Amino acid sequence: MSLSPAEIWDRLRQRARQVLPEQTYRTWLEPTDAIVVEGDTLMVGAPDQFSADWNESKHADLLATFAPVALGHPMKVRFKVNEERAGRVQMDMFVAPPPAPIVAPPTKQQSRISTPLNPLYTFDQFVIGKSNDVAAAAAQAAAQAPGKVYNPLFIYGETGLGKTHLMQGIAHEQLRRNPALRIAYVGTEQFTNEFISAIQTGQMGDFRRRFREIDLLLVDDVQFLKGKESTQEEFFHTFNAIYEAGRQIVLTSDRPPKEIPGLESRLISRFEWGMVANVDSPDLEHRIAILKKKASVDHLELTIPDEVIEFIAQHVKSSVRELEGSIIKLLAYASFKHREISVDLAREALRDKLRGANTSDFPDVPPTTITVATIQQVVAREWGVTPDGLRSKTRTKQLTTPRQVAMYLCRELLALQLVEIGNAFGGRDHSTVIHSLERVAEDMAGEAGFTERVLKVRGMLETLRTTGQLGT
Ligand SMILES: Nc1ncnc2c1ncn2[C@@H]1O[C@H](COP(=O)(O)OP(=O)(O)OP(=O)(O)O)[C@@H](O)[C@H]1O
Repeated sequence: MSLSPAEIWDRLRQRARQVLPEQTYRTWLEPTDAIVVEGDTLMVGAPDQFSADWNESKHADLLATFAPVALGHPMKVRFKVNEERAGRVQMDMFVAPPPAPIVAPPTKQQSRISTPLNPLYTFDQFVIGKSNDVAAAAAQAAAQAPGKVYNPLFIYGETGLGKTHLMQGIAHEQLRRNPALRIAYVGTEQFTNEFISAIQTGQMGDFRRRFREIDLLLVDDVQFLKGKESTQEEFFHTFNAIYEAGRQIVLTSDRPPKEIPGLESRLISRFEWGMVANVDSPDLEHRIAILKKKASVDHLELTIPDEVIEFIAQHVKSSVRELEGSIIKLLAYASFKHREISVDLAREALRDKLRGANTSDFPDVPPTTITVATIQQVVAREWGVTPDGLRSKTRTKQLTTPRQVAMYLCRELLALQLVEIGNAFGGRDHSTVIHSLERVAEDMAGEAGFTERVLKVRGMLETLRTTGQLGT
């Protein structure tokens, strides 16, 4: 009887569920589906690239170790993005796509433009608070009455506070109303580079058409215009052409127009013609609201408890981007450590980010790098054998069990490749290592006493890594 891909995946995944923490299972493996079996490989679809990569690096080999017992034969597992479900937002909320290139104006054949905007930078994903309410209101007004009320809209503020998000929110809203809209979204450096290359290749005509025959111009980081005289000259004419045609211009910068050094006064005055709006750092309540919004969009409300959200919001104050980065780091850390997300875990995971926070929440203890030798020593001590014994060829039960446990912990804590583990344990081959990992996973699923012992050693090593002290 041959199993369908879905049945195979179910068997492997259920075994993984027995050994992985529930939260890890739910975050990474539950939102996946079997796609197809190709030869000896099961292809599994993840909802986005981040989770595909994460599962591939963290869980694919482990899942394969279950195959001989669960299926009766070996089976490799590979992850890729499930195109059918790619629309679903999972980790993408926290991972910005690569910078978008300029949107080309439509050709005769192309009446609809596919924009390279970040799909997550919409108004409904933007959390409004005291620090950004004026800018958000201006952006919404510019989206509703483009070229009329606030033209240009100039949004300034420090890095990671939502300027690009608001700017793209305008584009999304306008595209929603008119999908045929011609939009150019570009960073100032990219504008400069394209300008230089147009001069070099003698294609200024094309360049001008691309930037002037559009309905909405979005330019990020105009502070980089400073000191670039001919780019400023070209930008001035681009601005005028679009402005005079009654079309909307949106600009962002890290400071207000007047404070951009080396910016021509005619540009300064044009940038101030419409609305200059600031985005500032969010206060505590606003930070909590932003984190909750991101967690809910990403279906992580159950995974990240409220007190953890509050803990992060209290300690990460520099920018919204940093808040998002903290969540990514925490999720990754929890998955790697196979632990539930808690305030204690957040304190450990974010220690580096928060080291400068000068708070008693983060006692300054030196972390230690754990190596294979450390794992061998600690395991050997627990089982009353020697590290040399673990590396030897001897296959008595007294040595085999701790050796398998040490291999398992090398995989779990150091994420070593199978071949690296084999080399570190007396040159054992790949299949012996797989068998060892599988054996430990199985015994952990079935024997409470054994599991407790493995987890105790693991806890000691984790304490050593984060505090520099060997926990007991
Ligand atoms: N008020 C907010 N609500 C929801 N998400 C926000 C908010 N402010 C910022 N973000 C998110 O923070 C991240 C950084 O925002 P963004 O890229 O817009 O910052 P920026 O001010 O343009 O930074 P830079 O100057 O470095 O380009 C984005 O993922 C954005 O979605």
